[in-house]
Amino acid sequence: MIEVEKLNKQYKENVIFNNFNIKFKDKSLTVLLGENGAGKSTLLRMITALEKPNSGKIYYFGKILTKRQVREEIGYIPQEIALFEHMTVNENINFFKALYKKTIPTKLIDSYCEKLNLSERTSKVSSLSGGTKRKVNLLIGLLGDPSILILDEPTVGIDLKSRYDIHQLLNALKETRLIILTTHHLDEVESLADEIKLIGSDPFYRNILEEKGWSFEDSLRNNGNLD
Ligand SMILES: Nc1ncnc2c1ncn2[C@@H]1O[C@H](COP(=O)(O)OP(=O)(O)OP(=O)(O)O)[C@@H](O)[C@H]1O
Repeated sequence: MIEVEKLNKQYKENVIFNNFNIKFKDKSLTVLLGENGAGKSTLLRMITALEKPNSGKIYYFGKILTKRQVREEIGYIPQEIALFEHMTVNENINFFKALYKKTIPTKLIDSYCEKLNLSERTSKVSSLSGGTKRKVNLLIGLLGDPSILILDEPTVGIDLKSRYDIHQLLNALKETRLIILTTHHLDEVESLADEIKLIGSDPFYRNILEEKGWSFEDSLRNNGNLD
Protein backbone atom coordinates (compact mmCIF):
# COMPACT_ATOMS: atom_id res chain seq x y z
CA MET A 1 0.00 0.00 0.00
CA ILE A 2 1.13 3.55 -0.74
CA GLU A 3 -0.41 6.22 1.48
CA VAL A 4 -0.03 9.87 0.61
CA GLU A 5 -0.86 12.08 3.59
CA LYS A 6 -1.55 15.82 3.80
CA LEU A 7 0.47 16.51 0.69
CA ASN A 8 1.02 20.11 -0.38
CA LYS A 9 2.63 21.03 -3.66
CA GLN A 10 2.83 24.33 -5.44
CA TYR A 11 4.94 25.85 -8.17
CA LYS A 12 5.27 29.53 -7.22
CA GLU A 13 1.62 30.72 -6.95
CA ASN A 14 0.23 27.65 -8.71
CA VAL A 15 -1.21 25.32 -6.04
CA ILE A 16 -1.43 21.77 -7.42
CA PHE A 17 -2.21 19.83 -4.21
CA ASN A 18 -3.58 21.22 -0.96
CA ASN A 19 -3.63 18.84 2.04
CA PHE A 20 -4.11 16.00 -0.40
CA ASN A 21 -4.59 12.36 0.66
CA ILE A 22 -4.68 9.29 -1.56
CA LYS A 23 -4.04 5.56 -1.16
CA PHE A 24 -2.95 2.93 -3.65
CA LYS A 25 -3.61 -0.75 -3.02
CA ASP A 26 -1.11 -3.57 -3.33
CA LYS A 27 -1.64 -6.28 -5.96
CA SER A 28 -3.80 -4.04 -8.07
CA LEU A 29 -3.57 -1.56 -10.88
CA THR A 30 -4.87 1.94 -10.25
CA VAL A 31 -5.51 4.27 -13.16
CA LEU A 32 -5.11 7.99 -12.44
CA LEU A 33 -7.37 10.03 -14.67
CA GLY A 34 -7.58 13.76 -15.16
CA GLU A 35 -7.24 16.48 -17.76
CA ASN A 36 -3.89 17.91 -18.93
CA GLY A 37 -2.32 19.85 -16.09
CA ALA A 38 -4.39 18.21 -13.32
CA GLY A 39 -1.22 17.11 -11.52
CA LYS A 40 -0.96 13.41 -12.40
CA SER A 41 2.71 13.49 -13.43
CA THR A 42 3.59 15.74 -10.49
CA LEU A 43 2.01 13.26 -8.07
CA LEU A 44 3.84 10.33 -9.71
CA ARG A 45 7.16 12.19 -9.57
CA MET A 46 6.66 12.88 -5.86
CA ILE A 47 5.83 9.22 -5.17
CA THR A 48 8.96 8.27 -7.11
CA ALA A 49 11.04 10.77 -5.06
CA LEU A 50 12.06 12.63 -8.22
CA GLU A 51 10.34 15.70 -6.87
CA LYS A 52 9.82 17.00 -3.33
CA PRO A 53 6.43 18.00 -1.97
CA ASN A 54 6.30 21.34 -0.09
CA SER A 55 5.01 19.30 2.85
CA GLY A 56 3.28 16.00 3.59
CA LYS A 57 4.23 12.37 3.95
CA ILE A 58 4.31 9.34 1.70
CA TYR A 59 4.30 5.86 3.29
CA TYR A 60 5.37 2.81 1.28
CA PHE A 61 4.03 -0.42 2.80
CA GLY A 62 3.61 1.49 6.06
CA LYS A 63 7.11 2.97 6.13
CA ILE A 64 8.82 6.23 5.26
CA LEU A 65 11.67 5.39 2.88
CA THR A 66 14.85 7.21 1.94
CA LYS A 67 15.25 8.41 -1.64
CA ARG A 68 17.55 5.48 -2.36
CA GLN A 69 15.09 2.93 -0.89
CA VAL A 70 12.27 4.45 -2.95
CA ARG A 71 14.38 4.05 -6.12
CA GLU A 72 15.01 0.39 -5.24
CA GLU A 73 11.34 -0.30 -4.61
CA ILE A 74 9.91 1.51 -7.65
CA GLY A 75 10.13 0.91 -11.38
CA TYR A 76 9.29 4.27 -12.97
CA ILE A 77 8.43 4.41 -16.64
CA PRO A 78 8.32 8.07 -17.65
CA GLN A 79 6.33 9.56 -20.53
CA GLU A 80 9.51 10.25 -22.46
CA ILE A 81 11.32 7.27 -23.92
CA ALA A 82 14.71 7.08 -22.18
CA LEU A 83 16.84 4.66 -24.23
CA PHE A 84 20.18 4.77 -26.00
CA GLU A 85 19.16 4.96 -29.65
CA HIS A 86 22.54 3.91 -31.07
CA MET A 87 22.58 0.71 -29.01
CA THR A 88 20.62 -2.51 -29.58
CA VAL A 89 17.78 -3.60 -27.32
CA ASN A 90 20.02 -6.18 -25.63
CA GLU A 91 22.80 -3.62 -25.14
CA ASN A 92 20.28 -1.26 -23.50
CA ILE A 93 19.09 -4.09 -21.25
CA ASN A 94 22.66 -4.91 -20.21
CA PHE A 95 23.54 -1.28 -19.62
CA PHE A 96 20.56 -0.63 -17.34
CA LYS A 97 20.90 -4.00 -15.61
CA ALA A 98 24.37 -3.02 -14.47
CA LEU A 99 22.93 -0.03 -12.59
CA TYR A 100 20.86 -2.18 -10.22
CA LYS A 101 21.94 -3.95 -7.05
CA LYS A 102 19.56 -6.85 -7.70
CA THR A 103 18.13 -7.69 -11.10
CA ILE A 104 15.69 -10.17 -12.54
CA PRO A 105 17.12 -13.36 -14.10
CA THR A 106 17.62 -13.60 -17.88
CA LYS A 107 14.85 -16.21 -18.07
CA LEU A 108 12.35 -13.70 -16.72
CA ILE A 109 13.53 -11.04 -19.19
CA ASP A 110 12.95 -13.58 -21.98
CA SER A 111 9.49 -14.33 -20.66
CA TYR A 112 8.59 -10.62 -20.44
CA CYS A 113 9.82 -10.19 -24.04
CA GLU A 114 7.65 -13.10 -25.10
CA LYS A 115 4.57 -11.61 -23.43
CA LEU A 116 5.34 -8.27 -25.08
CA ASN A 117 5.95 -9.88 -28.49
CA LEU A 118 9.32 -8.17 -28.43
CA SER A 119 11.58 -10.11 -30.77
CA GLU A 120 13.85 -7.35 -32.15
CA ARG A 121 16.43 -7.70 -29.36
CA THR A 122 19.47 -7.45 -31.60
CA SER A 123 18.16 -4.40 -33.51
CA LYS A 124 19.33 -0.86 -32.82
CA VAL A 125 16.74 1.15 -30.91
CA SER A 126 16.87 3.86 -33.60
CA SER A 127 15.43 1.38 -36.12
CA LEU A 128 12.44 0.37 -33.96
CA SER A 129 8.82 1.55 -34.22
CA GLY A 130 7.41 3.84 -31.52
CA GLY A 131 5.40 0.93 -30.11
CA THR A 132 8.44 -1.33 -29.80
CA LYS A 133 10.44 1.46 -28.14
CA ARG A 134 7.64 1.82 -25.56
CA LYS A 135 7.84 -1.94 -24.90
CA VAL A 136 11.60 -1.69 -24.30
CA ASN A 137 11.03 1.35 -22.05
CA LEU A 138 8.68 -0.79 -19.94
CA LEU A 139 11.10 -3.71 -19.87
CA ILE A 140 13.90 -1.45 -18.58
CA GLY A 141 11.64 -0.35 -15.71
CA LEU A 142 11.19 -3.99 -14.71
CA LEU A 143 14.87 -4.98 -14.57
CA GLY A 144 15.28 -4.11 -10.87
CA ASP A 145 12.35 -6.36 -9.90
CA PRO A 146 10.34 -3.49 -8.42
CA SER A 147 7.42 -4.15 -6.07
CA ILE A 148 5.86 -0.89 -7.28
CA LEU A 149 5.49 0.01 -10.92
CA ILE A 150 4.64 3.56 -11.99
CA LEU A 151 3.83 4.33 -15.60
CA ASP A 152 3.15 7.77 -17.00
CA GLU A 153 1.11 7.34 -20.20
CA PRO A 154 2.89 4.14 -21.23
CA THR A 155 1.05 3.70 -24.52
CA VAL A 156 0.84 7.26 -25.79
CA GLY A 157 0.97 7.48 -29.59
CA ILE A 158 1.35 3.78 -30.38
CA ASP A 159 -0.59 1.30 -32.49
CA LEU A 160 -3.36 -0.91 -31.08
CA LYS A 161 -1.36 -4.15 -31.34
CA SER A 162 1.57 -2.80 -29.30
CA ARG A 163 -0.88 -1.39 -26.79
CA TYR A 164 -2.53 -4.80 -26.51
CA ASP A 165 0.88 -6.47 -25.93
CA ILE A 166 1.71 -3.99 -23.17
CA HIS A 167 -1.72 -4.58 -21.58
CA GLN A 168 -1.10 -8.33 -21.57
CA LEU A 169 2.09 -7.91 -19.57
CA LEU A 170 0.64 -5.33 -17.17
CA ASN A 171 -2.35 -7.56 -16.46
CA ALA A 172 0.04 -10.37 -15.53
CA LEU A 173 2.27 -8.09 -13.41
CA LYS A 174 -0.54 -6.59 -11.36
CA GLU A 175 -1.17 -9.94 -9.70
CA THR A 176 2.01 -9.51 -7.68
CA ARG A 177 2.65 -5.77 -7.41
CA LEU A 178 1.27 -2.32 -6.95
CA ILE A 179 0.85 -0.53 -10.27
CA ILE A 180 -0.16 3.09 -10.89
CA LEU A 181 -0.72 4.28 -14.42
CA THR A 182 -1.90 7.48 -16.08
CA THR A 183 -3.68 7.46 -19.40
CA HIS A 184 -6.08 9.42 -21.55
CA HIS A 185 -7.42 6.25 -23.23
CA LEU A 186 -10.73 4.90 -21.95
CA ASP A 187 -10.08 1.49 -23.52
CA GLU A 188 -6.97 1.30 -21.34
CA VAL A 189 -9.02 2.08 -18.25
CA GLU A 190 -11.48 -0.64 -19.20
CA SER A 191 -8.92 -3.35 -19.89
CA LEU A 192 -6.54 -2.63 -17.00
CA ALA A 193 -8.03 -0.77 -14.05
CA ASP A 194 -8.83 -2.41 -10.73
CA GLU A 195 -9.31 1.07 -9.29
CA ILE A 196 -9.93 4.45 -10.92
CA LYS A 197 -8.91 7.67 -9.21
CA LEU A 198 -9.88 10.97 -10.72
CA ILE A 199 -7.72 13.94 -9.85
CA GLY A 200 -8.86 16.53 -12.36
CA SER A 201 -11.50 19.25 -12.06
CA ASP A 202 -12.81 18.90 -15.62
CA PRO A 203 -16.42 17.60 -15.42
CA PHE A 204 -15.91 15.76 -18.72
CA TYR A 205 -14.06 12.90 -17.01
CA ARG A 206 -16.52 12.71 -14.11
CA ASN A 207 -19.48 12.64 -16.50
CA ILE A 208 -18.00 10.02 -18.78
CA LEU A 209 -17.13 7.70 -15.88
CA GLU A 210 -20.64 8.09 -14.48
CA GLU A 211 -22.11 7.46 -17.93
CA LYS A 212 -20.08 4.25 -18.20
CA GLY A 213 -21.23 3.21 -14.74
CA TRP A 214 -17.64 2.63 -13.58
CA SER A 215 -16.97 3.19 -9.91
CA PHE A 216 -14.25 5.72 -9.21
CA GLU A 217 -12.82 7.87 -6.44
CA ASP A 218 -13.09 11.59 -6.93
CA SER A 219 -9.78 12.31 -5.26
CA LEU A 220 -9.43 16.09 -5.45
CA ARG A 221 -13.08 16.62 -4.48
CA ASN A 222 -12.85 14.19 -1.53
CA ASN A 223 -9.85 16.16 -0.32
CA GLY A 224 -11.68 19.47 -0.39
CA ASN A 225 -9.46 20.69 -3.23
CA LEU A 226 -12.58 21.26 -5.34
CA ASP A 227 -16.07 22.65 -4.58
N1 LIG B 1 8.60 21.89 -13.02
C1 LIG B 1 7.49 22.64 -13.03
N2 LIG B 1 7.55 23.96 -12.81
C2 LIG B 1 6.43 24.73 -12.80
N3 LIG B 1 5.19 24.24 -13.01
C3 LIG B 1 5.07 22.93 -13.24
C4 LIG B 1 6.20 22.04 -13.26
N4 LIG B 1 5.76 20.78 -13.50
C5 LIG B 1 4.42 20.87 -13.61
N5 LIG B 1 4.01 22.14 -13.46
C6 LIG B 1 2.60 22.61 -13.50
O1 LIG B 1 1.88 21.78 -12.60
C7 LIG B 1 0.58 21.49 -13.13
C8 LIG B 1 0.40 19.98 -13.17
O2 LIG B 1 1.25 19.44 -14.19
P1 LIG B 1 1.35 17.88 -14.47
O3 LIG B 1 2.35 17.70 -15.57
O4 LIG B 1 1.56 17.17 -13.20
O5 LIG B 1 -0.10 17.56 -15.02
P2 LIG B 1 -0.65 16.22 -15.68
O6 LIG B 1 -1.96 15.95 -15.04
O7 LIG B 1 0.38 15.16 -15.60
O8 LIG B 1 -0.85 16.65 -17.20
P3 LIG B 1 -0.66 15.79 -18.57
O9 LIG B 1 -1.89 14.95 -18.70
O10 LIG B 1 -0.57 16.86 -19.61
O11 LIG B 1 0.61 14.98 -18.45
C9 LIG B 1 0.49 22.20 -14.46
O12 LIG B 1 -0.15 23.44 -14.25
C10 LIG B 1 1.94 22.40 -14.86
O13 LIG B 1 2.07 23.53 -15.67
